Amino acid sequence: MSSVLTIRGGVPLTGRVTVRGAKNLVPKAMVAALLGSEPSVLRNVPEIKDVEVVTSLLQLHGVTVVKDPESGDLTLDPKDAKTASSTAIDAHAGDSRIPILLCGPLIHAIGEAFIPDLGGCKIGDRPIDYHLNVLRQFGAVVEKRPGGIHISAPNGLHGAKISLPYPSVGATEQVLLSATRAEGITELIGAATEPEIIDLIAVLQKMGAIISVQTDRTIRIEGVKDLRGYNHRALPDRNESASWASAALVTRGDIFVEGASQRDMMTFLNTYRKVGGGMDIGDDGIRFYHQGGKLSPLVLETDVHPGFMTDWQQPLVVALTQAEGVSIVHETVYENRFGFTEALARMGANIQVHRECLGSVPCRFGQRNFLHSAVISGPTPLRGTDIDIPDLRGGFSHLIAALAATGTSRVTGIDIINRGYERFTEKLAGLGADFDITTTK
Ligand SMILES: CC(=O)N[C@H]1[C@@H](OP(=O)(O)OP(=O)(O)OC[C@H]2O[C@@H](n3ccc(=O)[nH]c3=O)[C@H](O)[C@@H]2O)O[C@H](CO)[C@@H](O)[C@@H]1O
Ligand SMILES: C=C(OP(=O)(O)O)C(=O)O
Repeated sequence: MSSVLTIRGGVPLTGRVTVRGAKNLVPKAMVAALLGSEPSVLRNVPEIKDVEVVTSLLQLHGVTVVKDPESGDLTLDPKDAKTASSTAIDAHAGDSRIPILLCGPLIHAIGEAFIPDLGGCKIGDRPIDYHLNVLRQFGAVVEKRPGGIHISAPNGLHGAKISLPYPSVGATEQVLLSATRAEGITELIGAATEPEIIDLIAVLQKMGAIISVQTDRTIRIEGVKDLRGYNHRALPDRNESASWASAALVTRGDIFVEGASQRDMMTFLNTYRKVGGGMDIGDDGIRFYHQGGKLSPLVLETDVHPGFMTDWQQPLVVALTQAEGVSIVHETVYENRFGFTEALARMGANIQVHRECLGSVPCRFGQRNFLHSAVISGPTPLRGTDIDIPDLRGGFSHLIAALAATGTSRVTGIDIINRGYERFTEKLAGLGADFDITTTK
């Protein structure tokens, strides 16, 4: 089945949306439940595709996953964990990036892991070399098999001194999920410290893990033999919150994002204010709105936390097409995250992408053939067009551009958006967007 959105643009998005648990934490907390000797309860779980994929993978491995029909809370019981058939696991090849994080927990639970080829957004090569190196340093044996990789640890996992070449979110989580029940002490140097990682550490601490985070990107984990279950409310999705904030600016609207958390979004909020966006920060959420005047251009570089998150970049670029003057955006996390600007250019935006590093943050992509800097001149009116969605955030960016544009846009590939935005068409309808959906077999 595939769905097509026909969007009639030009309506400011106005109203309220609720944001629940973070896509970049919830599936990982679900994986952590495998490390416990008793059931865990995860609250504030959104209905998104990555949660479905991980539910299915855990169930294939014998974990009972029960969803409360009213609250949506998940109870995950790992007591009957078992090896799954590789054909069944294969069916999830290309669905998500989470399966690689099952390695450590599956080795602890059942002694081995078969991991299907990963999916996730195509915004660069996205290798898994750091993950495999980390696992080898813990004593795991990694073998390439058709459709995926097999991991075992004939002598168990042992703590190690590990240094990451780049503060990778996934590789840091790989270390955390492998080290908590490994024998001995692990020291991780060059760790990522995104809020979702700190929330995963909170989950593991509830389970009985001993983990300390130093201010110099060093994380120390003292391995323990057994872990309990946890009861945890997932932190809210700061990336979805930032997306709705950009939607308010792009469509000249006014959106209260219930659940948006100031503490996890400080860098985004500073940038939003510099562009000229309005915000009222409350205890239960943040109101984001267009203040009616001109938007200001920006010079911006994406970076690891506490820098400007790469997942915020694409929706904000759409807002910068409406700013008065020239903005420069240097993407330093992924080498190929500007492909979505091609559709914006067809809609009338003035965006040039460059191979050079147009910024001051040292970047791994500089002397190579990657179009990873963008120069955006505005304001340019946007007009509706046909768009095929390329990835999650690029897709959301296309939606908000189409919602702001004059005329009609026909948008295909919208199922990708369900990976990270819960019930997004219901939310858009609630904000007054003018669109139809047709679904074909
Ligand atoms: C499910 C999830 O949480 N996804 C997030 C996670 O992705 P993910 O965990 O995949 O991103 P990483 O932080 O690992 O990737 C950062 C950079 O490191 C490189 N790298 C990573 C691993 C590796 O083994 N080798 C390697 O070279 C990547 O290609 C990329 O250039 O963090 C990203 C950076 O905040 C976010 O954009 C994603 O939304
Ligand atoms: C890049 C993203 O996700 P993933 O790592 O799941 O592909 C994202 O959420 O923008």
